[in-house]
Amino acid sequence: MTLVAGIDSSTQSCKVVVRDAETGALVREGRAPHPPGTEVAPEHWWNALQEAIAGAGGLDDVQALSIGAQQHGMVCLDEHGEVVRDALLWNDTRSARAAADLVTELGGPRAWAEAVGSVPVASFTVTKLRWLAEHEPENAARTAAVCLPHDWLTWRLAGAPGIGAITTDRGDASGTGYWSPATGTYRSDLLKLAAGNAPVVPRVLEPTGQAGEAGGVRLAPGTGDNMAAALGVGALPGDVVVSIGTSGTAFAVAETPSRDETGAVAGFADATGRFLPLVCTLNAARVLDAAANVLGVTTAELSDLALRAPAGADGLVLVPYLEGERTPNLPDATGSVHGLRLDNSTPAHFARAAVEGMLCGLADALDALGLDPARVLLIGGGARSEAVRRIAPSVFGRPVLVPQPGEYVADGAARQAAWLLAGSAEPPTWAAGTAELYVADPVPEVRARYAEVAAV
Ligand SMILES: Nc1ncnc2c1ncn2[C@@H]1O[C@H](COP(=O)(O)OP(=O)(O)O)[C@@H](O)[C@H]1O
Ligand SMILES: O=C(CO)[C@@H](O)[C@H](O)COP(=O)(O)O
Repeated sequence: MTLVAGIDSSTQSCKVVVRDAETGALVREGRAPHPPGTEVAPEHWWNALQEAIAGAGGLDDVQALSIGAQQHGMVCLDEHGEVVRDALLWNDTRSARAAADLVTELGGPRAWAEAVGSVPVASFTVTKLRWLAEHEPENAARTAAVCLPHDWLTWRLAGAPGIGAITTDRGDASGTGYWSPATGTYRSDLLKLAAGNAPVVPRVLEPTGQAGEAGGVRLAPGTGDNMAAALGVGALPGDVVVSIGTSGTAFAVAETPSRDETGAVAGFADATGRFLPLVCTLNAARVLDAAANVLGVTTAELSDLALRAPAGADGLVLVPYLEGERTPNLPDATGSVHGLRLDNSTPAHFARAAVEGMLCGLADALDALGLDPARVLLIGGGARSEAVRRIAPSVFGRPVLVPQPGEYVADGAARQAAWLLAGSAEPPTWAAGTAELYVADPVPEVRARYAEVAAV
């Protein structure tokens, strides 16, 4: 049996799956946590990766591997390849002002959408580089190369062979704000606009390119975690995938590049040579964690409580901007609770309001894509919640297909590694797992009430 490994180095943890390259059957897996915070020393990702690989029984019998990782994070390296400062992650909002300035300087949102398919907000690497130039000029001056989490981890696995050897892929490059999915080229003018100079950026590999080798294991290009999830879940044109991880995302596989000058839809590339229009919220699974924490219950108990309260929680609404928000672009917003009365002051009502509030943000994301999807697939840690699975169709106003719980980012990376071995035109076909369809009557009042209070 030929084995491949897929890695998901996401915000909260690192997961490794080892799969049969031909059938996709799961052979073994491992995981390790990442530290909290929006600013993280990349060495922690490296250590978590080693721990997760060890937990998955090592890589001695693996032929190829690939890394899917959280998008956008700014990893700055000096001329010797040493990390200059802790990485600023996708959910770090300190560069919101820099984002607004950059949008103005290029001539407005339309100019950015035309240049790189996306209007940058604080998540995008390009805005973090501007923040660095303005606030830490010494670190900016030491930055000889800038790359993303998956680029850095892949390069470390290859033995860190000099900053000129760093590679990336189309999917992750499309989240920088200085690479155009439509033309497949860097916009070094935008890199320079943001950073004031032009640090080395990774070479962008084709979907089946090889990033190097680690002890005899071939390294596939890797990609951003959402692009890997699209591959892992086997998303087809016409599907929308909604992922409830640390971030909430709604995305679709597309044949042509997109550009949305409202800034809601990021016009990303995918890991197969196609495109991945995507809407991202900052507040998803951790809204449930926070609500469970407030109530002093587990996430399973939170789910039970939420299902005990009526739809709409008798007027109680939770607006979940606990980390600020990216879509809508409200980096300084905070969460809020509306409509609290004696009769809805119960743990069940609060739990329901938390689930509904988080899902309303995702319903807006889904709508912003402007598609009428054939299927909506729900994945990510938050989709393990029964309350989320049962309430989602009523908030989204359409049935929701929930693939069996799994590590779809790591699975997609594993499929990418198998693709490298196969050298075929399209990724190898792996048997789809089972999925359960959740259907519920739409309750539009829930979103209407949310829209009223979220806009205040
Ligand atoms: N049964 C569950 N109910 C609600 N939330 C859950 C459940 N299982 C996991 N989660 C949450 O999912 C999140 C992790 O999801 P994951 O997709 O792995 O995130 P990421 O990829 O961003 O690290 C955590 O916040 C965790 O608490
Ligand atoms: O910024 C985005 C997408 O643009 C996020 O989706 C990150 O890629 C983090 O993903 P998770 O850790 O939540 O999976």
